[in-house]
Amino acid sequence: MYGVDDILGIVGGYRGFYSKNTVKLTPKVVNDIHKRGGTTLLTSRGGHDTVKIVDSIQDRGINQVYIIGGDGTQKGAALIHEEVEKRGMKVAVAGIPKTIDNDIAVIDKSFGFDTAVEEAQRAINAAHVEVECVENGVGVVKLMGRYSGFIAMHATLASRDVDCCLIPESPFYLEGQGGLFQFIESRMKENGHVVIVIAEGAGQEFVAQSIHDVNQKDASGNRLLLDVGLWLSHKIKAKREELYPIYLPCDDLDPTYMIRAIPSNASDNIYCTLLAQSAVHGAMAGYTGFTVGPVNGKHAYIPIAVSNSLSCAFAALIPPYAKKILDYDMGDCFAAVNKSLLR
Ligand SMILES: Nc1ncnc2c1ncn2[C@@H]1O[C@H](COP(=O)(O)OP(=O)(O)O)[C@@H](O)[C@H]1O
Ligand SMILES: O=P(O)(O)OC[C@H]1O[C@](O)(COP(=O)(O)O)[C@@H](O)[C@@H]1O
Repeated sequence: MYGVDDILGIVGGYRGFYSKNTVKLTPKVVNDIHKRGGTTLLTSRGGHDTVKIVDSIQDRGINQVYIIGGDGTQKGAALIHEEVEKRGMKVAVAGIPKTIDNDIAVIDKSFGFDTAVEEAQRAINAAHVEVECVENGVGVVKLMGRYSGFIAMHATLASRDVDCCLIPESPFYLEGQGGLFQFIESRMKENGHVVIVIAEGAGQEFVAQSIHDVNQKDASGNRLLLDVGLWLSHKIKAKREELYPIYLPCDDLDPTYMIRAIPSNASDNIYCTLLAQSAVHGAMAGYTGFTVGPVNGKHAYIPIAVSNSLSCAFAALIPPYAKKILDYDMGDCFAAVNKSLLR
């Protein structure tokens, strides 16, 4: 449509700008990548060096950069945009929100989230079948979500087989009045089995007390998590041996990489196409420094800085399954993006 023949793929995330060769992306090369899981361009953690990245953009004569990823990636994109502006380069920088965690605050939903929730439901279903087949069965399913419980909460709401969902946004405790053990006991009396979903970032402070330092970080600066699913299963097993005279199995299911590895589903495929086309139309129209995505159901160009400035948490109470940021005023957004016009 725009007559562009020269499209480069940067291999291996941000560090690929300065440490790897690029690959030429043609219609033939990308023809069926939406049918495969993973990423053909490879991904990495860490490696964001703004100066080296922008040097590489300059040296290669790139004039539009499309940056695909989650909240960390969008923060990196904002820095690239700033550096590009500082150097007075005619380069459009566009962010495309892709993360199964759905933790980019301003947009309604990120690409990959629907697929993850759908697959997570399958894991919950498996746990439910298991616990129904034994006496007093407790199933623990650990799902992704380092700082946010969107996948856990949406999979729980969709499956309707879950008795308790634990997310990082909402602290919990085990013992005493209102504790998890008391809840398990009451559900057990009622139902004869219990399914618990726990987001990987929940209860980290408890696991840290029994294992090691909770403050270790990965190369991207994300908190390194301890295995809360395993910890919770052990705790429940120990408690149940105390409560019941016979040993009862407690299953611990961790479907993390099953979920991450599957190809995107139909709704994510359509959504991805829309995001990609919006980003290209935006850059071709002369905008820069924006992230694309739906806000309150309307597709929008959002200044990258705005998309990064809001913290994102699952609002557990009002309304029950919405993000915190639903009343964002898009008028301000458009004004800020317009100021970034290249020509
Ligand atoms: N605050 C930041 N500033 C610049 N780059 C960042 C920042 N946070 C993360 N990044 C970079 O973004 C990339 C992806 O971040 P990561 O947190 O691993 O994944 P995600 O984009 O899914 O959140 C990494 O290369 C990381 O170094
Ligand atoms: O095993 P790794 O590489 O540390 O990745 C785990 C993290 O990746 C995630 O699955 C997020 O992935 P994306 O942001 O790439 O969609 C988190 O839920 C999880 O904390």
